Amino acid sequence: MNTSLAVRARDITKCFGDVVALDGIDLDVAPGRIHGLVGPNGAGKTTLLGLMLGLAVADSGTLEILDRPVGRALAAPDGVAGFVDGPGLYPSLTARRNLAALAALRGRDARTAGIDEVLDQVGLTDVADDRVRGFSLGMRQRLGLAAALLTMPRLLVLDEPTNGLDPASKKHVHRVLTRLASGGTAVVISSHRMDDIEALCSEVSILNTGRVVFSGPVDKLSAESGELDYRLVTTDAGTARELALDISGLRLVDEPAAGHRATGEALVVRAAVEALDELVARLVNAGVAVRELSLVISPLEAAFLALTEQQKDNG
Ligand SMILES: Nc1ncnc2c1ncn2[C@@H]1O[C@H](COP(=O)(O)OP(=O)(O)OP(=O)(O)O)[C@@H](O)[C@H]1O
Repeated sequence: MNTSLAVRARDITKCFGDVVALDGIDLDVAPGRIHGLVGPNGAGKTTLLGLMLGLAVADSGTLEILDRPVGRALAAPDGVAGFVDGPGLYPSLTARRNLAALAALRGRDARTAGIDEVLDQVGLTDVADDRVRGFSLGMRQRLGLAAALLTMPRLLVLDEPTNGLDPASKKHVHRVLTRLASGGTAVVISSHRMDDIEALCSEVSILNTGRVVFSGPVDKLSAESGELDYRLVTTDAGTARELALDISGLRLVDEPAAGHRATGEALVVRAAVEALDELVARLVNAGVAVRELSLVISPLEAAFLALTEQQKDNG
């Protein structure tokens, strides 16, 4: 048995009738890592997270959670907490009473269960005694996270945890998850927000139609992404366009109509970094200033689109 992984999945399959939700999934997540799961709608992310939480069992393959094989029983493995499809909460109870009920279910005394601490960690102290019925989606998400933290998990599994969060709350949640991971907890999250994944995760798995099409460090994905789209604003877009057309390995994307020579307009160029460097050097030589140079989409998003589109093309 492997002793150093929080999640070890091998050749996992899961079908719902004729629908193959997971089709031979391998996944490793080490303790202390924040692992992102991304993929188009229906890729199988929630199904996979549900297996880790013991909400369903795989049809075949092996799943070890915190070094223990997951059996056929529908129960969260010891040391695992989290939620899919939103946290399960009692709307008629206050935030504090929800957490007390959870503590009681686990046989713990509400006075010593650390309820105030987790409410503080997720920034809900001020509304601790308000009924959950009146909570916004973001507040519910944070209370769900507090409930998970209360169990001091060694594996935290969250389906779109930053859904519905405003930017400040999102930062708050990011801090909580990062702190948890630095204490050795493995965190697996799904998200449709690439910026969230990039901000939080050191590693990512891209799922498409129930298969893992990439799994590894986010940096590796960036390094492998090759050509990317850059938005370029210069003091002379016409000259910039002419220079760009002359560089091999660089092309204009959505080139404006011929003869349209505008100053100060943005161009979008697709290039590997070497060709982009060449363009910038030529612009400087020609006396054209670069006012802005930015990625149109991040390397993660580009890889996500490339890998998932590729699969679509291959049928
Ligand atoms: N309980 C179920 N009964 C029938 N089909 C299901 C069930 N759960 C999931 N599926 C199907 O399995 C596939 C994977 O769904 P899943 O919810 O895991 O995808 P997802 O990647 O989480 O999608 P999303 O990004 O939309 O949340 C989909 O085709 C879905 O319709």
